[in-house]
Amino acid sequence: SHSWDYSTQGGPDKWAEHFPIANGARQSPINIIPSQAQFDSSLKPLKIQYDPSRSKDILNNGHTFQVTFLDDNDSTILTGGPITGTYRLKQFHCHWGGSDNNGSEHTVDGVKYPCELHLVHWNTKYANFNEALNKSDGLAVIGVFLKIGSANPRLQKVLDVFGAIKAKGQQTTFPNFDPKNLLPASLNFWTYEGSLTTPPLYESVTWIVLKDPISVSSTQMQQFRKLLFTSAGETPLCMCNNYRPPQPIKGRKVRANFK
Ligand SMILES: COc1ccc(CNS(=O)(=O)c2ccc(S(N)(=O)=O)s2)cc1
Ligand SMILES: [Zn+2]
Repeated sequence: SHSWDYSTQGGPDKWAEHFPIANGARQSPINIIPSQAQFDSSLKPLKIQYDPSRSKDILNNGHTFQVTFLDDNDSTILTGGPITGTYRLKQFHCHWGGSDNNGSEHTVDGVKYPCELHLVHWNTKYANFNEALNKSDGLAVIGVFLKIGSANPRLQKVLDVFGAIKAKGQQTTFPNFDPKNLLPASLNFWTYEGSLTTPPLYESVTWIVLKDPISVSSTQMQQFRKLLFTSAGETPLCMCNNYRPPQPIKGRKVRANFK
């Protein structure tokens, strides 16, 4: 598969060359305009049931860090909200900037957060994650904004192992982590139909973007930026600005489960 990155030569503005769906009708991320979101009273509350014993390992895949979960049973699932059926958590990862002024993929009234967390779930109507990957109702991703404030002790558990996954391709075990601890108190959300925000950019994602951020300190953000895009032995490139900018809404409706 074609190599892509976030640089000027191979970054978001060039992805359409190898992934023409980059100019598709339901691309992500988007700029969310709260005043234009439609309150939908038929949206059910999000039901998030995570079993921390299903967390497996943490990997530097050259684009971000990713914490992967065992997904061979229904112990770590998402139901309710805008989705029908049961979606299993596969992995979570983040996108962040080179400074505290940018980094999130979704924006709210044009406001960028320094970081955005994505919890990736797949629809169990399909046999497995890879089957679900390119289906229009295949994935549901919960997006959580991180806002500069007090240090986040739950997030620190993830940052503490970054030393073992500094370079692309490095991974280490990461057991007994409960990603529920990375969610804000309120599960108020905006939702819309979109895509993966990285190649292959499949238009297979029901996005569920939480309105309330969680906190992260500036010092913690500096730890994200110590990760490398590059493999061990290569000229080191700081892993930062690994976010795609907002894409055209193309007539899509954004719904809210709150007024
Ligand atoms: C085997 O072939 C493949 C092909 C592609 C993937 C991508 N990985 S993925 O689906 O988890 C995601 C990519 C981008 C995500 S975002 N930023 O929208 O939450 S999620 C995995 C396996
Ligand atoms: Zn993502």
